[in-house]
Amino acid sequence: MPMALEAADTKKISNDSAVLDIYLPPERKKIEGGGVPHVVAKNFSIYYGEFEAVKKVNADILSKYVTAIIGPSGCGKSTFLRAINRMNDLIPSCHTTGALMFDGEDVYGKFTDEVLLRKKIGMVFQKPNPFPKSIYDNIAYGPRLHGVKDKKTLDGIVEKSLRKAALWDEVNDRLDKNALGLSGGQQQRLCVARTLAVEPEILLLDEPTSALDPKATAKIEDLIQELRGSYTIMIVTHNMQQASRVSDSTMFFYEGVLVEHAPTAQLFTRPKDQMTEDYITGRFS
Ligand SMILES: Nc1ncnc2c1ncn2[C@@H]1O[C@H](COP(=O)(O)OP(=O)(O)OP(=O)(O)O)[C@@H](O)[C@H]1O
Repeated sequence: MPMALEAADTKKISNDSAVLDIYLPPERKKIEGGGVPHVVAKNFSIYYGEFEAVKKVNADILSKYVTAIIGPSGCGKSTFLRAINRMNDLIPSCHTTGALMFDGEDVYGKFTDEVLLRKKIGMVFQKPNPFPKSIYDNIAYGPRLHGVKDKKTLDGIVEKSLRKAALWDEVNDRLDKNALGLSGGQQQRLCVARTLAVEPEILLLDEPTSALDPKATAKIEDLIQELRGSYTIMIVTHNMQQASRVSDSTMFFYEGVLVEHAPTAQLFTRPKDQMTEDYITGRFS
């Protein structure tokens, strides 16, 4: 259990992996080579027209660790997540101010290549959304789009991605079958595999288990633990138990404001902000 925190310590949490590591519970291994700021928000706001849905967020998302985003409905969790790989660009009224950096580059810079950005920062949505194609073609789709044509290479990518997503053993004898024939949980793992096939650095998971039953949810949570350390993972979830099970740090949003960002073990046991405490203890939802 973490020792009592000085106020000054919490200021360092999002910037200093050593501080994060100190508050990792024993069952969560420190990740060698991880913990450097991978995504950095500086006074970053997101607007729909005049409405400021995400307000001047300052945060560092640490590489190879799992960051959960929690908060009541409509507080800006998905808006913030979708901004990271510019999915919000598809909404004409949406614009941003301040800065969002990925690997030290301005995500919203004039010369940012959005296709390349989305290759490096993949996303999995609330509802599994496989293409109405074979399991194989779902996985091969992204690599083909990025120029991989050789059949052997594609075969290798398909197998590797399905193995990483813990799905290979369940589907290797029916790769040519339509992906829509899989169960919901399998479809969601397929979507993770499809994202992994183009070798991203970051996985954005937007309530990835909200449409799944408890068994399928547990498999996705196990998968997140498997992928932890290889990818920077950000997960939006309404489920606080899930946030505390799978994540290393947690961001709590309220009405577009990032109220608190702290190591998960600390945020759920010793929140700094009264609002965080009220939320995690169920005084409002
Ligand atoms: N396309 C849009 N156009 C206008 N306003 C939007 C749009 N999408 C979201 N909003 C508004 O932005 C705010 C933040 O929404 P967002 O979906 O990011 O919240 P959330 O925390 O993810 O909510 P939930 O938990 O219900 O999914 C809300 O007030 C919402 O109504």
